[in-house]
Amino acid sequence: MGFVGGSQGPVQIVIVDADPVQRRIAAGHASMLSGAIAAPVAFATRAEAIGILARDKRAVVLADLETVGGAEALTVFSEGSSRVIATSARGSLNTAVAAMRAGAVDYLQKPFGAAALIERLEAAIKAWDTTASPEPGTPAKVQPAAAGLPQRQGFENFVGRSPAMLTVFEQIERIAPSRAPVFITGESGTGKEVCAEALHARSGRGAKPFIAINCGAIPKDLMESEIFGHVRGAFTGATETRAGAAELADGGTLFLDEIGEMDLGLQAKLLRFIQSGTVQRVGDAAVRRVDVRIVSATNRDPFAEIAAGRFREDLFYRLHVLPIHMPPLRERGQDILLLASAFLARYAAEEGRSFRGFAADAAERLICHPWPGNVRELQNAIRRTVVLNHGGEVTAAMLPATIRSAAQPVRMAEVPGPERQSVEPIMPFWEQERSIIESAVGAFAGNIARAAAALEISPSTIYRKRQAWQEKRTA
Ligand SMILES: Nc1ncnc2c1ncn2[C@@H]1O[C@H](COP(=O)(O)OP(=O)(O)OP(=O)(O)O)[C@@H](O)[C@H]1O
Repeated sequence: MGFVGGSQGPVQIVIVDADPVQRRIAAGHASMLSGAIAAPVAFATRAEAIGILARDKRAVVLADLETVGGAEALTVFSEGSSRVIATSARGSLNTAVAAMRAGAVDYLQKPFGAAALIERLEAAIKAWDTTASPEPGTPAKVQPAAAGLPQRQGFENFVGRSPAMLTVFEQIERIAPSRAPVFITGESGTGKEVCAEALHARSGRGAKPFIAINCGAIPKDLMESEIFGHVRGAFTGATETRAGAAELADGGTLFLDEIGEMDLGLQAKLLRFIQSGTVQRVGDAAVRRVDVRIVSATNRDPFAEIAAGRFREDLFYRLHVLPIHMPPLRERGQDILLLASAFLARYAAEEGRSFRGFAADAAERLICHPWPGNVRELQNAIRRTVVLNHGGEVTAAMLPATIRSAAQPVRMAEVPGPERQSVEPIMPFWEQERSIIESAVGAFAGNIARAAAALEISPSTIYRKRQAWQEKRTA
């Protein structure tokens, strides 16, 4: 192995576990470590993990004994300079002793919570740094990360370091300085507005205004005046002259959220504004030149909207110059626990509670939930958990029912035969459907009509399904 004892380069956390849920949980916990730590990597077999160790200088290997084939198999990791922490769900004192004899620096009984894992990983890293001989003048502790993206916990107001989000951060950095329009797609709650704000902050226009307009929330007949302004007396209720969002954003960024909801007539006016760079207040003959960078977003499929005649194709191609897609939360792996911890810290501080992270059962539920409402749903779930509980370690029982009650996923280790390769945690269809619907109802504070509209189903479908689930429970 390549470790040479210096404090150069980030420490690599390597997880070896055949169970995909355990891999994601451990990677999620490990990604909360601060300091010069590379994004954790996880493998289902010992052979794959050995491959990366040969290339890495400093690594802490979290090895599941059932996966690697027992304590004796640890020597392959520990004979080099990596540090090994053994884990087991079936372990006893004897197992722990055997693991230490085989060179492990520590032993952790499963299931383990975030706090326990982080504590053991930190101890392994710290012991390493104090035994390494630092360069003169280099403090013997974990150094802040080099400026590269992979070591960051997030970017602007984003929390996240999954590969999917690192790609988004790189895109934002690259396109932010341009004046060309940006078109952000992604499901509801994935952070499209956070993305627009990050583009603004990195654009060189950061000192000028960022003006956001939600095209879905403003009544159709007020929308034109919201964007372009009006003069006094232009329509009933226009008691004074007002500049619109486009003028207010002069020199900065105009963010048009839910652009797919904009009325077709207004879409034509928006197109004229983009082509001419001038605005005309409602009821005014004068035209004013403005310099704005337009960022639009939608959670609908823009091509389907064009095909259905609800989105002008010419406008779309004007707006869709620099596309960014926000990945759904379920595709961000370890970011789920990173975000959950950030929200836990934020809301615990706000509510004056002391929470100590997530217990293993809670982490597993968070990792397995499909998060149809994405980051917003996670944020709401953690806020509810903090408000309704007193503190300590968050257990699965403290989580909202929709997240807590989903069926236990199928574990890869429990699936026999060749299917093992391709099986990821799977919940029964009705449970997934229930989770999606109940999350939507929760996101709209119990308003079934609004949840149904967002899901594009009828309210009676929700009532009918709820009735069926109720009968299933009482059967
Ligand atoms: N990566 C992230 N890190 C921290 N907070 C986030 C992240 N992504 C989203 N959020 C938070 O989640 C909430 C929803 O984000 P946002 O409003 O940007 O989503 P959206 O995609 O614009 O949603 P919608 O389509 O419903 O308008 C906000 O409170 C935002 O601050």
